[in-house]
Amino acid sequence: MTKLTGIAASDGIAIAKAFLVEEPDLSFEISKSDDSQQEKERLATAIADSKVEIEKIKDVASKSLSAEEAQVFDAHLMVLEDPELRTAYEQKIDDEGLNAQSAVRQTADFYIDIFKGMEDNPYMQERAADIKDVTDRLVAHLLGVRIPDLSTIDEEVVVVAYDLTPSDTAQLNRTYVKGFATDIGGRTSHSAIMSRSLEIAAVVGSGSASKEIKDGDMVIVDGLNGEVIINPDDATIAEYKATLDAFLARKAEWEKLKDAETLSKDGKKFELAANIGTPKDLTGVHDNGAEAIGLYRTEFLYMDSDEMPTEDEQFESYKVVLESMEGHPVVVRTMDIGGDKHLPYLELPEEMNPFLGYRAIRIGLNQPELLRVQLRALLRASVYGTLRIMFPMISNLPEFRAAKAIFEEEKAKLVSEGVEVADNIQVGIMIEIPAAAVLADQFAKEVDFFSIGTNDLIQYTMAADRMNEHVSYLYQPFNPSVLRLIKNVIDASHKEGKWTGMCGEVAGEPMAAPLLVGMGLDEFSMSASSVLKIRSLISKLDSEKMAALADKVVNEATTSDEAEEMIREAVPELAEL
Ligand SMILES: C=C(OP(=O)(O)O)C(=O)O
Ligand SMILES: [Mg+2]
Repeated sequence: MTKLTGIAASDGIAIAKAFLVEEPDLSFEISKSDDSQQEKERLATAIADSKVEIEKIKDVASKSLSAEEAQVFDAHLMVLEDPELRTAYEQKIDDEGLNAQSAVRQTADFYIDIFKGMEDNPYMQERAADIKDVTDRLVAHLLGVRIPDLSTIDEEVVVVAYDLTPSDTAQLNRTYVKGFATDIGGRTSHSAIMSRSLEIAAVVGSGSASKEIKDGDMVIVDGLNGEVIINPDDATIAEYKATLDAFLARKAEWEKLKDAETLSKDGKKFELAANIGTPKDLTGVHDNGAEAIGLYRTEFLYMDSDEMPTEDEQFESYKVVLESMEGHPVVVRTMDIGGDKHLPYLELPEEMNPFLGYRAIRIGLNQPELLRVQLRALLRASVYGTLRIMFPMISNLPEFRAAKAIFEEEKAKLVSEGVEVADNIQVGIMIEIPAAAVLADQFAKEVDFFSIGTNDLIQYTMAADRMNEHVSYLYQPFNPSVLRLIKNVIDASHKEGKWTGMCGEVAGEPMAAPLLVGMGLDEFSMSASSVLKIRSLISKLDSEKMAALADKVVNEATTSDEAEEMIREAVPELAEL
């Protein structure tokens, strides 16, 4: 039994067999065979086995992805069964005496090079990616190597990987994937955030899970305490089962507040909202009684697709979300690509510091056609609910003014075309760059609202990469510098009669709730799975007492630890969570 310590990324405890995601080693020497008939038979078997696999993936994917997203697997089947490719493989076997894997690899490389070279034809470039995917699978079969495929998991497992990208995480089926453990990553990396939406236990940044855990090992992922236990003994399993039962009992208590308003003990009202990435997350929003959507990360819509979603496709997704919220506010953030979020079809420059680089609104203002399409789709959808639009990564007022001007232009154009748009759309900004937090008083005169993105605000304030587990100790929500910025933003908005929300992960941290209630944060937006826990906690807090506590912490604490200590002492209820 071995215990690894990492970062608790998503509440819950998973006990299951490990499904190890390893980059398969598909390297081999090109070589010949004396028996071309046998090689052709091996090829035929590999094609048949690959077909069964791709069909299975397609079947699973079609349940969780849109029809269009699942179409990629039809393209794969076509490549797999392409008669021209098959003839080319067989000719290499017959004419050059190559073995099957060598014939497949050489043929594939030939076509991939040609298609990749067609730089002005993105369609053919995509076909190169399809050929690579399909022929890698064929080669894996011919070499007897397993290609791990997250979307085909159909038994209870814990996924173990060096890292999971946001698109890997999107494929996880929560019916079977009970938890995951990764070597790298931080609490606010996007796969960690998604694990909370999926409500599966997760530990990230364990350092070595993927090296120490073998496929099929029994594993406990303790997402409450950030521990991974490999091949636990019976007593340990029993202990963790008991912790899990206690956690589930607390959850059942919180569930009673599903339809309740969020009120502090002395009756002050707060709004508890949820963060979503795609319309698929709406189930979690409703199941957990969120009162609004405080952050719709629309980049996941873009990431889920093989090409830039059209205005109509975007309109449909926004409409679904607005309608499903039945008039409750929906804050939609314009595309926040860059950092750890990439689009296969949008080429971005290689950068030394992607989180400080060409990201979010910087792309939107430099390539305004992308922003315009999105704003038009949003404006058209605005009549289906209460829409609020939010621009990400605003660092100075001219950026906000330029983005707002584009919004006004597109609105005017649609109105002149006779398209109906809502006239009560609030337009606000994320506060995630310290420069904007410091000048919140000036921004507050021009924006309709703020939403504090603590994930980035902390990374930029502390100069600590949110993806890097080596500096995760500097992810300090309670560092007095961060707390002062947050208070400054809330106060500045209130002075101008505006409201402030928080959509970074701190909004769902129990330890932060007393301070945020005390500072008068208007809206808390978090992973849906945290809503009921925070609603329950807020109902036990007195807002006046919390205001005094917040003042004390902001003015007197000199370190993050001191601040946490003051909170723990003043709010014994935290120990019960
Ligand atoms: C909510 C935020 O945005 P994201 O996590 O998508 O960068 C944030 O930075 O806090
Ligand atoms: Mg951010």
